[in-house]
Amino acid sequence: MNHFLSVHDVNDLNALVSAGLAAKKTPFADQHLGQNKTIGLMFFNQSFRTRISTQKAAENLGLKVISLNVGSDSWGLEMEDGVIMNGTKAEHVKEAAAVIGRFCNIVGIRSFATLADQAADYAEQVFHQFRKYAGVPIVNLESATRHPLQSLADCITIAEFKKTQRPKVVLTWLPHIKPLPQAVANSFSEWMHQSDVEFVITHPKGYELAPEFAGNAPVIYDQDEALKGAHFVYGKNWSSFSQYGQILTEGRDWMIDDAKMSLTDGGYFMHCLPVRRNLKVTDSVLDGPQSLVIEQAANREWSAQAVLREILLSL
Ligand SMILES: NCCC[C@H](NC(=O)CCC(=O)O)C(=O)O
Ligand SMILES: NC(=O)OP(=O)(O)O
Repeated sequence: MNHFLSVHDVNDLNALVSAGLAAKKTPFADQHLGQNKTIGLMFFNQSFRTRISTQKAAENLGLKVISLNVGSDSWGLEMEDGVIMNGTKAEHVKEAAAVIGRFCNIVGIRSFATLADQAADYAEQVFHQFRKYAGVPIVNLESATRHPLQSLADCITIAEFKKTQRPKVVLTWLPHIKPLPQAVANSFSEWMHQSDVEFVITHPKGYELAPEFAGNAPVIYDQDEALKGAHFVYGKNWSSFSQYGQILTEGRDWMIDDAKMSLTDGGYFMHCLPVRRNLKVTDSVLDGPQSLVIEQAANREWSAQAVLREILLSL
C-alpha cells in the first residue's frame, strides 16, 4: 500500500481486517518495521481517538511520531495555487508538504469539510496537495468526504462481534444540533459495500448521501422499518448533501433508545464517537450491554496499525 485515502487503496479488505486482529493479539510483533522511521500527524481539526490511536499504533510498529495542530502549533497553510498570499495564511502547502516529507517517512492528515462549498469539499484539495508535494505516503485521518481508518475499525469490530455469516447492518441518521460532515457516513457506506453484509441506510428525506457513496444500498425512510432484524445499528448524524451543509429537520424522534433497539435482532449499537448523550442516543443504550462504542474506539489502534504496517512494508 502506498497512500491510504479510501477503501480504494486497499487490495484485500479481509486480509487488512485479519492484520488488525493479528496486531491486537501481538501488538509488538512488527516493531522492527518502523525502526529509525518517523510519521508526522497534522491536524487541521480537533481529535481525541484518531490522535492517540494512531500514535499508539505507530509506536507499536517502532515509528517515531511528530504530531501538530496546523494553524496553532504551525503556520496557517494556503492550499490554492497561484494566489497572492496577502491574507491570513503565512505558508503555502507546496513548501509545508515538501518540508514535512523530508522529515517524515509517512504523513497523516486530518482536514474536515468546511460545509460551505460542496464542490471544494468533495474535491479533497488538502489531500491532493499533500499527495502531490510531500513525496511520501499520505494517510487519511478523516478528510472532507471520508474517514477510512474509522471504517476499517468498524469492519474489525463487526468481524469480532458478528454471530451470523452475513449480518444485517443499518446505517441510521441521528439528530444533532449543528451541521456535521458526511465523511463518516460516506466512508462507512463505501466500506460496507466491500463487505459481506446486508447493508441498509435510513434517514429522513433530504439527507441522501452523495450517490457515489450510497451506491446501491436500499434507503428506507421509515427508521423503525429499517431497524427490524438488524444485527448492527451504526448511528451517525450528517448534514444534507443536496442542500449542502444544512440541517433540514430537528428529527428528535430519530434518537436511538431501548424501544428502537428492541426492533433489532438483539442488535449491537455502534458510533464512531464523540457522541452527544440523550440527543443522538440515550444513556441506557450507551451504558447497556449492546453498546460497542468503547470496543469500536479501542479497535482504532488496530486499524491504524494494520494500515501503517502495510505502508511500511511497501516503503
Ligand atoms: N471523527 C469523528 C467525528 C468528527 C465529527 N464530529 C463532530 O464534529 C462532533 C462535534 C459536536 O458534537 O459538537 C464528524 O461528525 O465528522
Ligand atoms: N472517531 C474519531 O475519529 O474520533 P476523534 O475525532 O476524536 O479522533
